[in-house]
Amino acid sequence: MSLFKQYEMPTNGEKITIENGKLNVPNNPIVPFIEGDGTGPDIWNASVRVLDAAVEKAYKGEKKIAWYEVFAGEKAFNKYGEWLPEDTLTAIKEYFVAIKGPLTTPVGGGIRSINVALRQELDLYACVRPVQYFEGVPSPVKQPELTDMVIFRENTEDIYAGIEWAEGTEDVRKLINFLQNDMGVKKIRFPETSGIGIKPVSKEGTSRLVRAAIQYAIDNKRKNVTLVHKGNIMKFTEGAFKTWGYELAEKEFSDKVFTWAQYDRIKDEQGADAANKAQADAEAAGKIIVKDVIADAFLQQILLRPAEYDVVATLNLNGDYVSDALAAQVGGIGIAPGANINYVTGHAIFEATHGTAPKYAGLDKVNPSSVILSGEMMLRHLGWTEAADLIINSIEKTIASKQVTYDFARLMEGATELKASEFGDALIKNM
Ligand SMILES: NC(=O)C1=CN([C@@H]2O[C@H](COP(=O)(O)OP(=O)(O)OC[C@H]3O[C@@H](n4cnc5c(N)ncnc54)[C@H](OP(=O)(O)O)[C@@H]3O)[C@@H](O)[C@H]2O)C=CC1
Ligand SMILES: O=C(O)CCC(=O)C(=O)O
Ligand SMILES: [Mg+2]
Repeated sequence: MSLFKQYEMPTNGEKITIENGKLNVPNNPIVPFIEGDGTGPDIWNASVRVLDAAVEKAYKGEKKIAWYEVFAGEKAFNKYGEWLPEDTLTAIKEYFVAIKGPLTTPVGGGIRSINVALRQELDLYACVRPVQYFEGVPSPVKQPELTDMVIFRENTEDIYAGIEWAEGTEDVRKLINFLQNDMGVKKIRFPETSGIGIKPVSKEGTSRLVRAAIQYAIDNKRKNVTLVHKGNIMKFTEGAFKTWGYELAEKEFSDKVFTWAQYDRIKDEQGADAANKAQADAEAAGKIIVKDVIADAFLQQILLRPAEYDVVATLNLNGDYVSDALAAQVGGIGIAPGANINYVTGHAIFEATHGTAPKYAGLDKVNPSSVILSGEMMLRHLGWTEAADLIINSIEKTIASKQVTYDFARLMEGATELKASEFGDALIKNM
């Protein structure tokens, strides 16, 4: 019997399964993909060839991904009259690991983000966005190689939960009346003409995100985890994120971390010298330093002292801003990959940091590296590290030979500008 209401079942491949929290990956796993809107099809066409070529080269035909197209966004709407068909969610739940191109979200009205909906519906609570520099990529900073961070952005809460009411509606009037009359709120500056958005941030949501960030730091021998928040202003959401983050770190990783909350307690009780010594001892013992910084200061710190930051754990909106800002330091969102992961259920969707770049749609022009590197993360997640390594090596080699897409070519001397598909060809040739 079919799993799906509208889609045909995949005709090739086997299911990935999960056992004791570990993925069981067959040699021909079914992997659902969403092509994406705007530049999505151009990017996907280049990317899928590169991913297949890396797997073929690494495993000589022994392993091969059985791609299975599922639909979301404009293509889904045109085909099924729905922006996010239930079958797409069913497929990703069933097959565990998926990859997607960017999807359009209108500003100020219309449908809510399908990208955000996918993360919420599948509870993919960690948006993991590594920021690394490839030699030769044009960058606006003097030492781009000092930027080497992995962002863990909370993906299911915060102002992104989509709890908001438009100005002038009956609902917003009801809410404002409730806030003013029942809750004693006196600070809505223009109550007659306000829209209202609500920002839920929970202890559970914070804990699982910070847990994932610290575990990643341990597994990948990183030196520190920074909690980025605006807790001085939003005390019970962003401030609580910081408090709960430190609590989690000390409770669950007591022998592996040293936190700035511990530092402050030692300083209060025994003075600054003792606190500095405790931190130095912890560093010498290879413990991960868990620290925090207020979000606006963080945005200047990443330009001035990027080497001091390693793994970053932050809330949804901060993570969105920080990931594009950090991407710029290493060449832009054209080369910034990502993954949306639930570390408990094993579900994951890999996707670029950038959007649909609509002005370039259909021109075969934009940089496919973000989706290719998201695919590289996916291969590593599947345990296919040899194929993933081939992609990294080939990107390094291709950029070093100055064969790049328009975004890099316009900033490099002596570069050959390639189309998206040609850049894919060059990566395959250089593998
Ligand atoms: N996860 C997702 O699917 C996301 C979807 N979106 C959606 O995408 C749509 C467009 O958003 P917008 O704000 O314009 O942001 P985009 O990321 O789509 O594009 C902004 C600019 O970034 C550069 N850029 C983006 N992608 C690439 C690429 N692959 N290669 C090279 N340069 C690139 C281009 O800069 P330049 O013009 O200077 O060359 C482009 O004009 C919106 O509907 C938005 O909601 C946005 C972000 C994420
Ligand atoms: O969903 C969208 O349209 C934008 C999402 C976004 O900017 C992001 O995930 O980085
Ligand atoms: Mg974004």
